[in-house]
Order: sequence, then C-alpha cells, then structure tokens
Amino acid sequence: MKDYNKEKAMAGPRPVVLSGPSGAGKSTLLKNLLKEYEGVFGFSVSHTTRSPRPGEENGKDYHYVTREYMQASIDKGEFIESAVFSGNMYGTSKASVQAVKDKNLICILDIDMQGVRAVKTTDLNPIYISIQPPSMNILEKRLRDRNTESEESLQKRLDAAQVDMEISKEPGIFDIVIVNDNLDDAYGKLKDALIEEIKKVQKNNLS
Ligand SMILES: Nc1ncnc2c1ncn2[C@@H]1O[C@H](COP(=O)(O)OP(=O)(O)OP(=O)(O)O)[C@@H](O)[C@H]1O
Ligand SMILES: Nc1nc2c(ncn2[C@@H]2O[C@H](COP(=O)(O)O)[C@@H](O)[C@H]2O)c(=O)[nH]1
Repeated sequence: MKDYNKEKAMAGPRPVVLSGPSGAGKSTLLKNLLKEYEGVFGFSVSHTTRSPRPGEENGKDYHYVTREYMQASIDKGEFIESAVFSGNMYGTSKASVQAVKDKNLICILDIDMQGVRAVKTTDLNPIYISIQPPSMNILEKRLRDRNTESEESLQKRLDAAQVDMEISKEPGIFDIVIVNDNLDDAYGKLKDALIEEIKKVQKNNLS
C-alpha cells in the first residue's frame, strides 16, 4: 500500500481533459486558469493542420503543421491521440504532455470527443471535464461572433456540437459537466472541480 502511494505521488498531479463543443468556451476558461494559477497548470500544446487564427502563436496555441508531417509523426507513434475535426487534423503528442509533466504541472488537454475516447484507452488517468454551452442557439451566436470560421466550417462545428451535447449526457464519460452560461460562474465551478489537484501542486511548490 505504501509503495502504491509513493508511486502515485511520483506520478505527479493528474492531468485534466477539457472537452465540449467548439465555441463552448474551453479556451476562454483554460486561459483564465493558466493566468490565475501560473506555476500550477501547463497547457498541452496540440498539433493541427488548420491555419493559425489572428493572434494565435505557433508553439503556444498549437504546433501548426502540414498533413504530411502530422501523418508521418502519427505513423511513427509520436501521438497519444489524434482526430479529424471539421476537416483538419488535431493531435496530442507524447512530447507535449511530457513537457508539462516534467515541470510537475497539471497538464491541461483541450481535445474533442474523439480524443476523449482515445485518451480513455491510455494510462493518462486525467480528470474529464465537459464544457457545454447553454443552448445550440447561444453556441451558434458565440461561434459567429468569434468570427473565426467560414460558413462551411461553422456548419461542421455545429453538427459536431449536436453530437457532443448528446454524448456528454451519457453517464460515465465525464467526471463533471459544466454549462458555460455566465463565464464567472462556469469558471468558479471549474476551479471547484480542480481545487484538490491545485492545492497539491501549490503545496509541492512551497516544499
Ligand atoms: N460565458 C460566456 N459568455 C459569453 N461569451 C463567451 C462565454 N464564454 C466564452 N465566450 C466567447 O465565446 C467564444 C467561444 O469561446 P472559446 O473560443 O473559448 O470556445 P472553445 O470551446 O475554446 O472553442 P474551440 O473548441 O473552437 O477552440 C469566444 O469568442 C469567447 O469569448
Ligand atoms: N482530439 C483532439 N482534439 C483537439 C486537439 N486540439 C484541439 N482539439 C479540438 O479541436 C476542436 C477545434 O479546435 P479549434 O482550435 O480549431 O477551434 C476543439 O473541439 C478542440 O477541443 C487535439 O490535440 N486532439
């Protein structure tokens, strides 16, 4: 039992998976966490074949790569999971997660439902959190107002959102489902869900 606890402590803090429809507010919430808890959370920077949006930085928001590069890296076994979403490839590399773990930070993964299912077959053992919009209408308004999608991409994202919203209701997939209506309330709920892990890292940082 003692050895088991030692092993758990050495494994570091549990990662966190944030999932939910595109436009539900995952990036907004995780950016708040990274800002408020500097030295506690680290973002697992995914790879994607989509183009950067204005303001996004290569290596910070994503690693922007070609399809050929991404497929070759997947074939070499460098990814924990990968998926095609709205016509583009996305994936979590082993190196991205390891880079955060090496710093003993809580690793946050922002991934879609395909990624959630894939991570469940690994030994990553994260806390699974679903961020949901209050309604499809509000989600569509947020995505349109964000002004980042073509009409085609927007429709693909809304189609995927409908499926995501249904799946998130299935018991056992997520540890917690947060409806992001009022941002401050949703952020409060997210912090409550993570407070035990946050305290562990803060205590570790002090010792
Ligand atoms: N509670 C909220 N109320 C109003 N607007 C919000 C709220 N939360 C987020 N937004 C806005 O909604 C838009 C979508 O949010 P965000 O980009 O964080 O979503 P996302 O889930 O990360 O999407 P994607 O998966 O496409 O990256 C942004 O313009 C953001 O500012
Ligand atoms: N399975 C994975 N999904 C990912 C990853 N990185 C991001 N995502 C998800 O893609 C959509 C769209 O993201 P956007 O930045 O283009 O709006 C969103 O649901 C993300 O959660 C990943 O590495 N694997």
